[in-house]
Amino acid sequence: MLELSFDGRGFRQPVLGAIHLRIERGDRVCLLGPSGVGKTTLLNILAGLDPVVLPSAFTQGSDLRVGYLFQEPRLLPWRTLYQNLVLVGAKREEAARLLSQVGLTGYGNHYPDQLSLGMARRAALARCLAVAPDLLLLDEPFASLDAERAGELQALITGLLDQNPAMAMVCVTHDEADAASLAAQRWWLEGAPARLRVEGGGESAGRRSTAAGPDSQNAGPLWAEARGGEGA
Ligand SMILES: Nc1ncnc2c1ncn2[C@@H]1O[C@H](COP(=O)(O)OP(=O)(O)OP(=O)(O)O)[C@@H](O)[C@H]1O
Repeated sequence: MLELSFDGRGFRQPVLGAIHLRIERGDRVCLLGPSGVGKTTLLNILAGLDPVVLPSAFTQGSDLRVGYLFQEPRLLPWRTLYQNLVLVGAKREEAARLLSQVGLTGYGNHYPDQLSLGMARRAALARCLAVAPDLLLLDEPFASLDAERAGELQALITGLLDQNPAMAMVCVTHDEADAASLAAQRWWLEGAPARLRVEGGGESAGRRSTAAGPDSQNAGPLWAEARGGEGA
């Protein structure tokens, strides 16, 4: 579904090293790594938002529909929730259905600053779903929520993933328990510049993705298995 290769990404210093990765339909991946290693940078690249990593880096999937739940909800504060959803293409009835799907029935005429952080994040999730994404990107969706709200959001996301089996997901988290409950696969970003290491998943999980730098010794077993399966 998506295949991406680039030689690296830095700002003042190199952040990401050379990365090659592939995502298939229905893949569920959690992206882990220390603070500042480059997780959000990689999500931005996957979303096609990075001005340095050009569309030509995508050998496959540059035209996918992407839903991106940013760390901050980034709803337009001068628009109601309905208007925020309509702005990305939802019809009014569809917007109401999406809000109800994320537990915000009756909040369509509210403005984002009338919501708690957890509610705003759910509204932003509804906006992601409004584009019927092929790929859902989640950047630390449970950060700054209390345990109860985080648990609710996790259950909501798990339900949405179950309802949309073809939708792929990459979720940044610092929490291994979240990773275990959401995704069959883990991608670890490590080092400076960071390299991607894959752990878990594979065909046995019914979903597959691969990731590695040019030196495949840095890669986990899945990469070796997937390459072997392709006759590489
Ligand atoms: N637009 C930018 N301009 C300058 N430096 C940036 C920019 N975006 C990211 N960086 C730097 O790149 C590095 C990686 O940042 P990134 O946000 O991708 O890390 P992260 O792994 O998502 O961190 P965290 O877990 O703390 O959110 C950091 O050192 C950050 O300061």
